[in-house]
Amino acid sequence: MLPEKDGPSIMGGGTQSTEVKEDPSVTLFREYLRLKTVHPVPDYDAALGFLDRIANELGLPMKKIEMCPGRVVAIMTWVGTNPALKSILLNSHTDVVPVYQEHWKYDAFAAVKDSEGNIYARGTQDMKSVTIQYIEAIRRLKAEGKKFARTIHLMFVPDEEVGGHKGMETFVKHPEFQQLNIGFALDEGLANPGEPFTVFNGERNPWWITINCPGSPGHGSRFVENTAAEKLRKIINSFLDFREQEKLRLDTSECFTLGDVTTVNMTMVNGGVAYNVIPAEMDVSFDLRIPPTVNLQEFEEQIKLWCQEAGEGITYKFAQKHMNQNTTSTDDSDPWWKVFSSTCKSMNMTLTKEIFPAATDSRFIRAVGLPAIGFSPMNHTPILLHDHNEFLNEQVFLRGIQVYERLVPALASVPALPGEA
Ligand code: MET
Ligand SMILES: [Zn+2]
Ligand SMILES: [Zn+2]
Repeated sequence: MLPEKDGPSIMGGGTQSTEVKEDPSVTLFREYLRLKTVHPVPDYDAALGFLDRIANELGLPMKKIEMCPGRVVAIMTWVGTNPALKSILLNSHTDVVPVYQEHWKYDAFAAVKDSEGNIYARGTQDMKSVTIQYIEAIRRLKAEGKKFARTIHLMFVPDEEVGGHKGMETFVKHPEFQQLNIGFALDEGLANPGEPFTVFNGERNPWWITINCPGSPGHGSRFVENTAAEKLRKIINSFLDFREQEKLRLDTSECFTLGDVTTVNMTMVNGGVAYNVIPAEMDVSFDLRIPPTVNLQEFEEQIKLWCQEAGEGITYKFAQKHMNQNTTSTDDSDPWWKVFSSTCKSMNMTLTKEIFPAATDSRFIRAVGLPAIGFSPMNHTPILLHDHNEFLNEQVFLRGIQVYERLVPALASVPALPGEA
C-alpha cells in the first residue's frame, strides 16, 4: 500500500491501487451523455461518429439511412444463425430535450457522478442509458462467443422528442424498414421509484390541437359584440372543465394510472396586437393525451361540439393527431411476452404493466402491426425524464446491462413461430 494515498477516489484516472476504478460501461455512458444531441439543434453528427466507433469495436456493420437532410437512422446488425427468422429490434432515440441550466446542480452535459454514484445529465433516463445498455449487453454476449438464431438490430433514431416526423414515423414506411424483417421490438419505458420495473404495452394517443377563435374587432373602450376573447373563454372552459373531470377520475380511482385517463393541458395562447384594439382572432393550443380505450371519433365529435357551443366561425387544426390504438399482447399465450416476462421473473424482477402516459416511437412500430414493449430497466429511481437534475445511479445502470444480457438472448432464441421459415 502506498502511504500517500489512503482514501478511495471516485474519479479514477490515477494509478494507485486503492482507487475505485470506474466500470468501462459507465465511462462510455458518461461519454455519450456529454454529446449535445439536444434540441432545438441536436449535434447528430457527434452521435453518429460515436456510434460508428462502437460498431467498429463490436465488429458489426452499421447502415445509415437519411430520412431527410441531417436526419439519419443508424442500424447495427448482428445476423442470426437462422436469418430467415424474424428479427429482434432494440430501438433508442439519440436526441434529448432542452434544459433550464440554472435549475441544475451541475452542468447538464458534464455527466458528473456524485459520491453516491448518481450520474447527472440530460438523457440519463431518457434514453441514453438504454442505448448504452443495449450496446454493452451485445458487447459482452459477443465477447462470450454467443450466437443466436434470430438477427438482432440496434436502431438509433433522431427526432423522437419533436414528434418523430423526420425519424421513426417516416422510417417505418421505408423499404429498408421492411427489410429488417422485425418480429418484436423493445423501446423506452420509464423509471420506477419502487422495487418493480414498469413495462408498457401501449400508449396514449397524442393530439396537439390549435383552436382559432375569430371575432369582431373594434376600439378597446367599447362593448363590442361577438369578440374573439368571449369565444376563447368558452373554449378554455370546456377543455379545462373536462380536465378537472379526468383528474378527479384519476384521483378517486384505486387502480388507474396516468395512462388510463385523458390529460388536457393548455400550452399556448396567441392573439392581439395592442392594448386598445379588440383582436380579430385569438388562438389557443392544447396538448391532449388520450388512452387507447377512448373512442377517438366520438372524442373529436365532442371537440366539434365545444367549438360550436363557443360561437360562430371557430375552427381547429391538429399539429399531431395519432389515430392508431394498437396495443401489444401481454397474454401468457403470446410467445414474445411469455419469454420477456418469464426471463424477468427468473431474475427475480417484478413487473408492473401500464399504458405509457406520454408518447414514444413505439407508437409507430405498433401502428405497422408489430409488437413493441416499452421498457427502461430503472427501478429504485425517481421519474425525472424532461425534468431538472435528471440522474441515474451507476449501479442501477449496470444492473440494466445484466438484464439485457439475459433478455436479448432469450428473445433472439424464440423458436420459429407459425408462419416463420
Ligand atoms: N416523447 C415526447 C412526448 O411524449 C414527444 C413525442 S411527440 C407527441 O412528449
Ligand atoms: Zn424518450
Ligand atoms: Zn422524452
